[in-house]
Amino acid sequence: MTGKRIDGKAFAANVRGQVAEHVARLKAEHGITPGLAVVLVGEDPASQVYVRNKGKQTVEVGMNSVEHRLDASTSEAELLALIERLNADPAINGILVQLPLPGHLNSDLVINTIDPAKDVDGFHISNVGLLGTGQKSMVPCTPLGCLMLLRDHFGSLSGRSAVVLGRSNIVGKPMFNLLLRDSCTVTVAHSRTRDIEAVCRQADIVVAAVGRPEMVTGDWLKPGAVVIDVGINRVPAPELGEGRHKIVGDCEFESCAKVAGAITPVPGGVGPMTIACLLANTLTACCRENGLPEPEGLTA
Ligand SMILES: Nc1nc2c(c(=O)[nH]1)N[C@@H](CN(C=O)c1ccc(C(=O)N[C@@H](CCC(=O)O)C(=O)O)cc1)CN2
Repeated sequence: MTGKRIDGKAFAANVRGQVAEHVARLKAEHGITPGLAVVLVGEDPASQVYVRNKGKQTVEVGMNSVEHRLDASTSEAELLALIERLNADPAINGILVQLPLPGHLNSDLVINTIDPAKDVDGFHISNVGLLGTGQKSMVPCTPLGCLMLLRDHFGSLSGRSAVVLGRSNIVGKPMFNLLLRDSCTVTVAHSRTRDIEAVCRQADIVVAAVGRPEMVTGDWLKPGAVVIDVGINRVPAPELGEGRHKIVGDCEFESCAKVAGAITPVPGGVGPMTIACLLANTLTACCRENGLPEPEGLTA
C-alpha cells in the first residue's frame, strides 16, 4: 500500500470524546442531559446491531438513550403516533427511525412526521431543503462523517474537484451539497453516467456510495486522489471457510490504495463515523433547542 489509510475508527472515537466533554459541561453548567430516541421496526439483523450500537454509544457519551423496538407488523398509524409522542417529549432532543422500514410502511411519510428540529438523521424534507440552499440544518450522519474526514485530511476543500459516485437521498445528494458548500467542483456520477471511469479519474476526491462491491479499482483513480469508501457490502468469503461472509466496500482496497493519496478502509472507515455524527447531531439539536452555542467542529 502506498496511500495513507484513513483511520475512521480512531477519528470517530475522538468525535465521541468531544461529544462526551460537551455533554458533561451541559450537565454541570445547565443541568441538561441530551436524549436520543431510536425506533426500530422489525427484526432485520444488521439494523438490530446498528441500533444496539447506537444505544450503547449514546450512553457512553453521557446522553440518555431510549429505544423503541416495534413488531414488524406495526401499522403506520401506530408508528406515526409514537413519533408524535416523541416530538412532544421535552426529554427527547433527537429522534431516529432505523432504515430500511418494512415494505408496508411509507418511509417518506414516517420521516417527514419527525419534528425537523429533532431529525438527527437530517432526512426530513425541511432539512434536505435547508441543506440544499446552504442554510443551517440537521446534516445526514454518513455524509457529515465523510466531510469531517476530508476536512481533516485537506484542511480547506476549496477548489478541489470531487466525484460522488451514487445519487441516493441518504448519501449521494447530501454529500454533493456539502462538498459544494465547501467550494469543491462536484460531479455526481451514477449507473447511467457514460465512461464513469474517466469521470472518476479527473477527481481529487472520490466518494463512493453505490452499494456495488469493489466496483472502483485503482485504474479509475488519478494518482494521489483521496478516496472515501461509503460502501458496506456483505459478500461470500470462501477463503475464510465454508458459508462464511465478509464486509467489503465499493472500492477494491488493494488496487485503489496503490494509486490513492489516502483511502478509508471498510470496515473501520466511514462506518464508525456514522454513529459518532449521530451523537454530534443529537448534541447540536439539544444546544439549539436550549438556545445555547453549538459545539464547534461537530457540525457542517
Ligand atoms: N435511520 C438511519 N438508517 C440507516 C442509516 C442511517 O444513517 N440512519 N445508515 C445505515 C446503517 N448504519 C446506521 O444506521 C450504520 C452502518 C454501518 C456502521 C458501521 O460502523 N459499519 C462498520 C462495519 C459493520 C459490520 O461489520 O457489519 C464499519 O464500516 O466499520 C454503522 C452504522 C443504514 N440505515
